[in-house]
Amino acid sequence: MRFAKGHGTENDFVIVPDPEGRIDLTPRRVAALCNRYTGIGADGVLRVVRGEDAEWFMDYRNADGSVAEMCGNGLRVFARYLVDHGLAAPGRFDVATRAGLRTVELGATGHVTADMGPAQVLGISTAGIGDRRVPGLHVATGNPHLACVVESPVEAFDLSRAPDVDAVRFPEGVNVEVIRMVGRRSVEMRVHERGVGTTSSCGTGVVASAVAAAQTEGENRGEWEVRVPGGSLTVILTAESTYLRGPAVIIAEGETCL
Ligand SMILES: N[C@@H](CCC[C@H](N)C(=O)O)C(=O)O
Repeated sequence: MRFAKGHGTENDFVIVPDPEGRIDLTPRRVAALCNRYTGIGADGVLRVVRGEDAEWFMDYRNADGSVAEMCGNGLRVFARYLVDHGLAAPGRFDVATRAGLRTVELGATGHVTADMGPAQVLGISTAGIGDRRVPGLHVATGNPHLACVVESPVEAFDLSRAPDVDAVRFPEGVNVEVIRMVGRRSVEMRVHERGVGTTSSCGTGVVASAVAAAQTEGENRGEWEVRVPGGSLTVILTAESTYLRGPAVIIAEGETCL
């Protein structure tokens, strides 16, 4: 099976080109591909399949084999793969995802911007992280997030295990972010991703973090910097939508017998 490997701020993906949707991508096979010791190693898989509402559908899977509705960094890497392989022209185009159509914009090289759609703020909850319990904002950016704005440096939080969350509010699980303001419209963030664990970045979580930080500051617009362990991303909040901008690269191509 042919594959490529790519990442966006170190949120890394195995890309499986499968235009006609012939590959049997079972949860077990996804987990085998993502295994960092016996597989290629990644936070998730992006299967490139022809779509109905757009030319291409991003079939995203988490590293444990579970299906998620949306992946912001995955979408940007997916778009970079399409352009690098002549499957889409540089500029603006739509990609179909389980969360609906998303528009991406990119050149032949450089950063990729994704229109992530409007974020929904759905209330407040709490997360038990290590021996701490912190309040957070339930934000949906295509998938569920609990974005917790904290006062201490984000490294102080033990995200090695899944945070304890309200299972009634989040019956399908949730991605949990800890966020700290580090400057005007600038935050640092760490994440525990549903179906993956701690990752170096999470695009949908980066957008949720900007939304939560903005709300904390009494704002809801503007350009926000979100620093993650894998780099830095820009989020633009407007009245109509949210935008995620940053690097996305393909770093390898090959064949696997997995
Ligand atoms: N890394 C992603 C989010 C992937 C999905 C998430 N783990 C979930 O289960 O919702 C991103 O960049 O948004």
